[in-house]
Amino acid sequence: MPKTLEGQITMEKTPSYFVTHEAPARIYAMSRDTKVIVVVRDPVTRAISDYTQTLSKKPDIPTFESLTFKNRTTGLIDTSWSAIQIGIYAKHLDNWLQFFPMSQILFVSGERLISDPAGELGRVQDFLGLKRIITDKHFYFNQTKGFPCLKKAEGSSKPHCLGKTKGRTHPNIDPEVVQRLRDFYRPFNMKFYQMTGHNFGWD
Ligand SMILES: Nc1ncnc2c1ncn2[C@@H]1O[C@H](COP(=O)(O)OS(=O)(=O)O)[C@@H](OP(=O)(O)O)[C@H]1O
Repeated sequence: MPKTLEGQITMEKTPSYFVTHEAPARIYAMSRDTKVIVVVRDPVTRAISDYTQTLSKKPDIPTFESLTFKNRTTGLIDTSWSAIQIGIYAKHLDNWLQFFPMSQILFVSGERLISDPAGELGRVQDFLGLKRIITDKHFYFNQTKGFPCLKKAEGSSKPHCLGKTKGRTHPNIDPEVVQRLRDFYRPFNMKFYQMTGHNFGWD
């Protein structure tokens, strides 16, 4: 990480940190004042989105339904499949709490980042101790894309919208499998809500 001068915030983004067992210890050893921001969304939708991304690169992989189960007849979920494993947020958070207090970790709702981007960004700015510079007036909703776009500062170029590869259409998944996954995640979600003091409304 580069050195941070007075009045600066150094930021680094890597999605896999939150789910990498060794990450919190290493980050703590680097700087125990580090603040952590994690975007989370409904773990079932997250798993399907994860699968969709892999499918776009490797079209020959097995179906989502077959990868979900260790044994479809007994309904035993394959928790070693990363698409499933990553959504067990309470377990990953437990690992981070061995090193960092909850006050240094902010969970941003992926759903609200779409429905109320300024509200979520407001929470981020507060968490970082910044003035609320980014507000509603910086966003407009792109109906075609289904995501908000960020308007740049006055006089600057085009607004920033998500790239072409974002917002892929998810395949239809057998509703029974989706239900089984909802049942699987429910207790972990409840624990996560308790730990964070925030109900993300995923049920
Ligand atoms: N800013 C913002 N707000 C809300 N949601 C967002 C945002 N950026 C990315 N996404 C959604 O996150 C999913 C994974 O995105 P990526 O394709 O960027 O994944 S990755 O970072 O390359 O692994 C993917 O979800 P799905 O579209 O549902 O598959 C993205 O659309």
